[in-house]
Amino acid sequence: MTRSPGECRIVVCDELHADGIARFTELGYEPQVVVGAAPEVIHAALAEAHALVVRSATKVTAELLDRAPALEVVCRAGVGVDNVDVAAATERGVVVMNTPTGNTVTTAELALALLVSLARNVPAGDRRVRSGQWNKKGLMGTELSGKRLGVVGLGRIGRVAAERAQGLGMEVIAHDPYLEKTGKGSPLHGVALASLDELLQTCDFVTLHVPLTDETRGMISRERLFAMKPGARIINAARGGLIDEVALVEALDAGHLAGAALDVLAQEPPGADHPLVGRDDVIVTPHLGASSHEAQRAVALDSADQIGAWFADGVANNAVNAPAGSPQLLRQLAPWIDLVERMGSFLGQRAGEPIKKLEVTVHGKVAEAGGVEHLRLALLASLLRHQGFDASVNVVNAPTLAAGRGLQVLEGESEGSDGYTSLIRARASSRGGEESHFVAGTVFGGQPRFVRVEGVYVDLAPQGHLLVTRHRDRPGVLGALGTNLGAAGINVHRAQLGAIGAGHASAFLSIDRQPDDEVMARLEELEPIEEISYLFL
Ligand SMILES: NC(=O)c1ccc[n+]([C@@H]2O[C@H](COP(=O)([O-])OP(=O)(O)OC[C@H]3O[C@@H](n4cnc5c(N)ncnc54)[C@H](O)[C@@H]3O)[C@@H](O)[C@H]2O)c1
Ligand SMILES: O=C(O)CC[C@@H](O)C(=O)O
Repeated sequence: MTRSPGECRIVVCDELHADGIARFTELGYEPQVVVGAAPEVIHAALAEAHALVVRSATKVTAELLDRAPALEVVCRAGVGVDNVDVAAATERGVVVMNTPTGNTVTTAELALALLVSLARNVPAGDRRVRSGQWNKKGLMGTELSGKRLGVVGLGRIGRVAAERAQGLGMEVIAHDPYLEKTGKGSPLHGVALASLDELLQTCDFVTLHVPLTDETRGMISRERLFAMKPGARIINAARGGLIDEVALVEALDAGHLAGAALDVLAQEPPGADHPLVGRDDVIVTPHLGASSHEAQRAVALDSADQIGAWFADGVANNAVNAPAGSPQLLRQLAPWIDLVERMGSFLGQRAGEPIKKLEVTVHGKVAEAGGVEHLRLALLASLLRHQGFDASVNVVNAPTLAAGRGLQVLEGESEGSDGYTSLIRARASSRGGEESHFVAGTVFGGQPRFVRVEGVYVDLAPQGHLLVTRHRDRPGVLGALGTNLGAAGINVHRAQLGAIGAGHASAFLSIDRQPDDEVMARLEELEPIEEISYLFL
C-alpha cells in the first residue's frame, strides 16, 4: 500500500546523522526527533508512530512496541538488532530492518586499531606520558607481522578485518559455521576456515565479528578462554555478551592471556568497579565501532531511504523478519497478491473449523519471477484474517500466528500449471484432513480469476457475494435455488456448477447481496442441498 509522506509519522529515538534527517526531508517526510526528550513526549510520539529509527541506545522491547499501536517498521541504523525484541515485533506484524553495510569498513578499522594498540601498548604508553613519565619500562610489545589472527565470524566486517590484517603481514584463519555449511569454502584468498577450537588453540590474536544471538551468547566461555594459545590476545568489536567477562579477568590474572581489547561490554555503560576497566593489559572503548562520520552518514541515509521505500512501495529492504523484494517485483506481484488474498479469504470462510494444514503451489511465469514466499505468506495472512484473527495479521506475523495455532504451511505437490501461463493452487485441511477445501486461481487481464474450486472447473470472478453448495447431483437444483433467492429479491448474476463425483455436485452463485438467516435456512432445507455457505470475497 502506497502512502503519501504526510500520512506517515516517523520517530527518531537515537542520535542520527544530520544528513539522514535531511534525506527524510528531501523525501517529503517530517521526522520527529525525540532524543533526550521527556518520557511523556516520547510516549506521545510513540502512540502515533508508523516508523521508528533507533541505534543501540533505545531498547525496542515488547512494552515499547505496545505503546506504538500504529507502528509498521523499526529501522536499526546499524547492524546488530539485539536491542530490538524481534520476536515481539514479528508477533505484532512490525517489520524490523537494519542497515547492514554502512558501517562495515569503519568497524573493521576499529578492530584493527584495537589490534595494533593492544600489540604495542599504545593506550598504556599514552597514559604514562600524560602522567608525566617518559619511559617505556614494561611496555615491550609484539610484532604483528608473521603472527596468526583468528577471525570468528567471516561476514562483512570479519572479511574486511581479515583482508586488512593480511596487509599487515599476518596469517589469517577464520571460523564461520554458516559459511562452511554452504560448502563453498572460504571466500577470501589465503584465509582458511577452521573449527573454533583449532582457531582458539593456534592463534596469537583472536577478533570476534559474530552477531549476539542465543547461539553465540557466551561462546567465548571460561573453558574456551583457557583453551586459547598461552599469551594470546583477544579483541571484541562485535557485542558484549559473547565473552564470559569474569573468566576473562581470571585468564588475564593467571597470565594465560596477554591482553584484551573490548569495544563492547555485556553491560554498557559498565559499572564504576568493572574489573576489566582500568587494567594495563585491557583496552576498553565506549562502543566506538561505528563511530566515524562516514559510517554514521551512511547508516542514516540508508535508514531514510529504506523507510521511504517501505512507505512508498511496501518494500522491506534489509528486513530481518519479512520477505524482501524490489519495487518492480512487488508491482509485478500486485494482481497476484490480490488473487491470493481472495483465495485465502475463500478458504478461511469455507472451513467450518480451524485449518491445520495449508498447501500452496505457485506454477508458471509468476513463480519464475520470484516472490513465491511473498505470495504464500499473503495467502496465509488472508486465511488467518478469516479464521478469527483481526486485520493486523500480515506477512510478518502470519507464520508465528499460524505456528501458535498448530497450522502447518507446506508446499503442495507440483501438478504443473494445467495449461495456464501461471497458476496458484491452495488446499486447506482441518485436523486429520476430514475437511478439506481447494481453490486454484490465475490472473486474466490484470483481474483475479478462480479457475477451479473444490472439484469443479469454473471461471469465477472472486468478488462480492457468493453462495457455495454441495448437493446431490439431480435436476432442478439450480432452479430451486434461483426461485428461493428471487422470492427474497436477491438477484443471481452468474451461476456455475459441476459434478464432484459419487453423485454429488457443487454450485457457485454470484449474487447481489447477502441473504438473511431466514433465506439461508430455506435454502438449507431444500431437499438435495447437503451444505450451503455464504461468502463475501
Ligand atoms: N562495535 C560496533 O559498533 C559494531 C558495529 C557494527 C557491527 N557490530 C557487530 O558486529 C556484528 C557483525 O557484523 P557484520 O556486519 O559483519 O555481520 P554479518 O552478518 O555480515 O556477519 C556475521 C557473520 O557471523 C557468522 N556467524 C554467525 N554465527 C556464528 C557462530 N556461531 N560462529 C561463527 N560465525 C558465526 C555469520 O555466518 C556471518 O558470516 C554485528 O552483528 C554487530 O553485533 C558492532
Ligand atoms: O550505533 C552505533 O554507534 C553502534 C552500531 C553497532 O553496534 C552496530 O551493530 O551497527
